Amino acid sequence: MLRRPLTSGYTISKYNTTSRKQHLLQAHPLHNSVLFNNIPTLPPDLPTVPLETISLSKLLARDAEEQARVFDICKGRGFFYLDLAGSPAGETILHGADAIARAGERTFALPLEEKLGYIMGATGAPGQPRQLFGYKKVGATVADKATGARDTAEFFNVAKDDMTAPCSDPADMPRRGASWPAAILEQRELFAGYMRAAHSIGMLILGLLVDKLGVDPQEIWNRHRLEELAGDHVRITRGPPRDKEEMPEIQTPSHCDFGTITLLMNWLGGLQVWSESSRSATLTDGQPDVPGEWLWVVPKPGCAIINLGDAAVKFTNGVFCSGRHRVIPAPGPQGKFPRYSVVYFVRPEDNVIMEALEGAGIPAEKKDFSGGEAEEKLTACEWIYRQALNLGNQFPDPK
Ligand SMILES: O=C(O)CCC(=O)C(=O)O
Ligand SMILES: [Fe+2]
Repeated sequence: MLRRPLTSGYTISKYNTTSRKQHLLQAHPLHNSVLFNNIPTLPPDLPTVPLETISLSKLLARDAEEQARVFDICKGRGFFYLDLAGSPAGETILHGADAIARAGERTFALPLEEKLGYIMGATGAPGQPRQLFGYKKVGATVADKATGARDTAEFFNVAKDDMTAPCSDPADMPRRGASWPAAILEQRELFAGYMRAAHSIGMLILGLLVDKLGVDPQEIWNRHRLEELAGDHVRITRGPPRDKEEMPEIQTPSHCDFGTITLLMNWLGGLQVWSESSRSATLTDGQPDVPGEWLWVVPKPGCAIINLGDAAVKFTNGVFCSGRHRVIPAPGPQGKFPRYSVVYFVRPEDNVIMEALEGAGIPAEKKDFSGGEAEEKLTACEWIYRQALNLGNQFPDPK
């Protein structure tokens, strides 16, 4: 049975028009899926963050007032809702996120042994930075150094390069040396369309942001060409239902995203942002570097959540901010459901040198975002790998 998702009036049957896809979806009935059922409301007394809502349609129409609002937000917290209504790219995200979450649901339902066959970071040459694609099992990272508690969510990172590569035979496809589960491969067109839309939205926002700093938007677009190899991926995350009401049970530990800009779709509460902007792009202990408190981000129907990552801080020498955030299960009745999110991470191309752009609005003096170490000129590939190691990720020996 195909049910109506929460984010819009779209149904799966409208999105997937071919009978073959219909058959595939029906062959894998989804049980206990919260995505397509009525979601209970969050408790009313939670400390929430009042994020602003920006209209994608207005940004596409180059609305000056809307552009100015995005600029101000990105100099501050670096997090906002993006209303996706009224444009093809926005509709692709709104509709595609539900279908991608379903592909994730089928993937996570595989036996653990099979999922470990796709383990994240297993591909790559010895001594070279690993590609962060594939499966991360529950508990792979320490979420709380004081107690040793581990993270409780699993996720699957699906590489943009493999899904959007111009070839139809999956055997020609793995530009990234990774292989993909059937539930993902069968939906390659869905992933490709979603990735192109998310990437284009990222480019629209980054272009207008750097333009306001006196940088030709082409400078940022040339560092993020869709057809070039990059760490871009869709991440599908599944967090389990809350076990104990009084425990935080960290699904995704405190972090700032590594890349340039992130487009996030989620359905249940659980995401929290640190109340104060964090100015440090790289934190070795992964904890907030300014006093504050965790505030809940309430999912807003019809909207994505956009946030900047550390690469945007680096490119602008600290003018823009990457917001610190984490995920714990929602309190109250929402916490009884598994929690899914679908994220697109825009990352600089692998070979881009991570250094500040030049522009009237970008301070020229060198700033050290690496916690006191001498500033090295690293490629994006190496830089992101180091960020991942700093967050406590461990990787298996390369295959
Ligand atoms: O699941 C969410 O809502 C956020 C996930 C996240 O922050 C991440 O994967 O980087
Ligand atoms: Fe994140």
